Amino acid sequence: MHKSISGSSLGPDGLDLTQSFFKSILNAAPPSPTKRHNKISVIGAGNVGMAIAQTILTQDLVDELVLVDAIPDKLRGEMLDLQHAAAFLPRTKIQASTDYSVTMGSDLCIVTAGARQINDESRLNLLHRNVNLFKKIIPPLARYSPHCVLLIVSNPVDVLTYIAWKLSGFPSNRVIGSGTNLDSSRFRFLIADHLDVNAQDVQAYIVGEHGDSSVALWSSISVGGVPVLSFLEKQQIAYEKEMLENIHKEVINGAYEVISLKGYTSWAIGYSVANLARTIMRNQRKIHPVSVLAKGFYGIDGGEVFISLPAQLGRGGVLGVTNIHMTEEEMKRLKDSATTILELQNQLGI
Ligand SMILES: NC(=O)C1=CN([C@@H]2O[C@H](COP(=O)(O)OP(=O)(O)OC[C@H]3O[C@@H](n4cnc5c(N)ncnc54)[C@H](O)[C@@H]3O)[C@@H](O)[C@H]2O)C=CC1
Ligand SMILES: CC(=O)C(=O)O
Repeated sequence: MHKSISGSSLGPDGLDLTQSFFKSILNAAPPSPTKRHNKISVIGAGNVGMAIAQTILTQDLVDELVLVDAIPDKLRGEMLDLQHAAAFLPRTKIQASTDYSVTMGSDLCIVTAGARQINDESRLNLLHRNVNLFKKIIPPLARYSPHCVLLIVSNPVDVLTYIAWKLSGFPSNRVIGSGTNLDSSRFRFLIADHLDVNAQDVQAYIVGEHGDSSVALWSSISVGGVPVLSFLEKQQIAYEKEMLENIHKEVINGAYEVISLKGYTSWAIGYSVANLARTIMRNQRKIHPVSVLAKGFYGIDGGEVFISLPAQLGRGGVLGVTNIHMTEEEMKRLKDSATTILELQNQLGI
């Protein structure tokens, strides 16, 4: 007996032992032709890809989870390690290959492959290395899963989402960057910590670039339906603009701090992306701050740029962009953030 790369058991004549073992049951009850086979592929089995994969597995989201990486031994090791947890997880077929044909028919392809930051390096510094990688990754993904939603995580995520859109030829609603879904979670954690409430009760968005020029939408923050700024005023709790700026700075520095301490970030992005995958696969129509084609929204009209805005997501990808209230200053910062990304994009000449 030997194992295929996906780990299923083959007999000496290449007979699939699983098939013959269950023959009578399969004959008695053929699977319903209408049953949908849900499939997610994760490209890049590094720190981030594996955190996403393991969080997705715990959520019972898919029938099949596929891993793709360029390093065969590491890839097979990661696949086996996850398969060995089968007794504790919802049933999911886990496959892995360096060949993109394994991703065929995916509903959602999540791209995490690529270089990551070292110490104080900016995300934007990774651009040229990761653009070259995307030229190899996106075309086969689009070919094997022409109807999938592409969810980009590799950095700099906003520009790479634009590149993925161009390389895939997909409509813009099916190309999304994980964007500031993670920054907004860091923001909600810090606000919750300050007010001693549950982060899930904090509605707060960071928009714009996933990175140094991100914008905190203070004017629309609410906790349990109570607008935070007017709540603080009513309680006669003095707050300084500087204090708010400091919380935002903590959000921006969050990734740098974790990277300087443990070398990379993984758990929060794993939960953040699995949360997006859940909304998309279950067609939940929830609103997430993610990187979308922003041209035409909030006065952003200087070119085709992907930056994070609160967007409603579902099975078809982006269903709409919400009309959230912004002050003039917030709007100006958002436009400046879009300009930062556009200038970088223009240097690429794509
Ligand atoms: N958008 C976000 O919020 C976040 C983005 N990231 C980004 O995610 C990316 C991955 O980070 P880590 O997982 O920590 O890095 P890592 O170095 O642990 O993993 C990268 C993986 O990509 C693989 N890879 C390289 N070339 C490939 C190719 N042609 N095809 C398939 N796989 C290939 C490598 O073999 C490696 O396993 C980085 O760009 C990082 O900056 C990280 C955290 C948060
Ligand atoms: C690395 C990165 O982009 C983050 O953790 O926010």
